[in-house]
Amino acid sequence: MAGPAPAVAASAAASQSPPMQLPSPFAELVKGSSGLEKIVLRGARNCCAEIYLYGGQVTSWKNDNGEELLFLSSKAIFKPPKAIRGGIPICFPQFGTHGNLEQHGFARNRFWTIDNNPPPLPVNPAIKAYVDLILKPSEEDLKIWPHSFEFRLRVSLGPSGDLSLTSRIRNTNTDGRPFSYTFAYHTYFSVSDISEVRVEGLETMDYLDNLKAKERFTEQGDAIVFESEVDKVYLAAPSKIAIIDHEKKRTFVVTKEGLPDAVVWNPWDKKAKAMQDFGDAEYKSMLCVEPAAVERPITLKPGEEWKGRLVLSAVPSSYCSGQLDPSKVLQG
Ligand SMILES: O=P(O)(O)OC[C@H]1O[C@@H](O)[C@H](O)[C@@H](O)[C@@H]1O
Repeated sequence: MAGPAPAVAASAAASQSPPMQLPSPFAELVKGSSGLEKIVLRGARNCCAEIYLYGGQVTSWKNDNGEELLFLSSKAIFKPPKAIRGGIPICFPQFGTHGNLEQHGFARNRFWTIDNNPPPLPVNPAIKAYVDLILKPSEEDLKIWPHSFEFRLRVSLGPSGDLSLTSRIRNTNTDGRPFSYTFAYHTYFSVSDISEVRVEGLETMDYLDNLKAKERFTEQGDAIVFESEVDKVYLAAPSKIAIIDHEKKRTFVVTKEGLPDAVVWNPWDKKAKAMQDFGDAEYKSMLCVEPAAVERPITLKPGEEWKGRLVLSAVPSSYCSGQLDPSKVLQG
């Protein structure tokens, strides 16, 4: 298999000033929408990913054929304080309205910085394209959430095009106080037609229904399909979830570590129309499946660190007598 092409040659054309030094030769810093800076990771063949420093947010992930796998709204606003609509916003230190902070916390609308000297992470030596970002609270942040922390995010593109995000959150309080938070990788997948999509792995799970005042229910029946608005937090969800796109004959496999829950969200038509940064019909071509820690907040004592990982892969769907064989995807 051909290795990734170093980004060095492309960088001169993409930006006028010399590229900032990044530890991986397959990562470069360029200007993105509204002049905001983004990192481009280049993997093998045409695989690539883009990460904005604003929000520490992945906004693009492309496969071997250069096809976009994540949804990014055509109406996304790349201007603080609005979070970018699409990609993988990071919800921290609060998921949704589970607390007193703004919806989904503040990490998604802060400027992160490149961390050129992160503490070591066990790495797969085959991964060449990666970037490390860091977020620390500002004086203003400490007024709304009075806890000192270091949030390190590594985004990497594996040799087969898998995208992985590893978050490490450390309590750096010097006053001896622990803190608690909820968290989600708010992943927006690009799908061909939401009515043709099934989610496998969450059947029979308990969930909190955000559309019914967070009341608890148990999922009935088969795989999850979509015919109206959905906003559910599946509790103690399995570590692998499959999103099967019949029309595209593509299956996304979501693998999560350290994140017990999984949120499934599609705003459907009415909510879509009510969102300023989302096209009226765009609900048809997206689905959020969000590895999360919602029901039980994570608590860290000073000096303690938590790690939560998300790995995304996109594989061709396999059919067996016209039916998908999810076991191949979830256990294979
Ligand atoms: O518009 P926002 O703040 O990005 O949130 C979008 C959605 O995010 C989902 O994760 C929540 O479960 C929904 O309740 C919410 O509407």
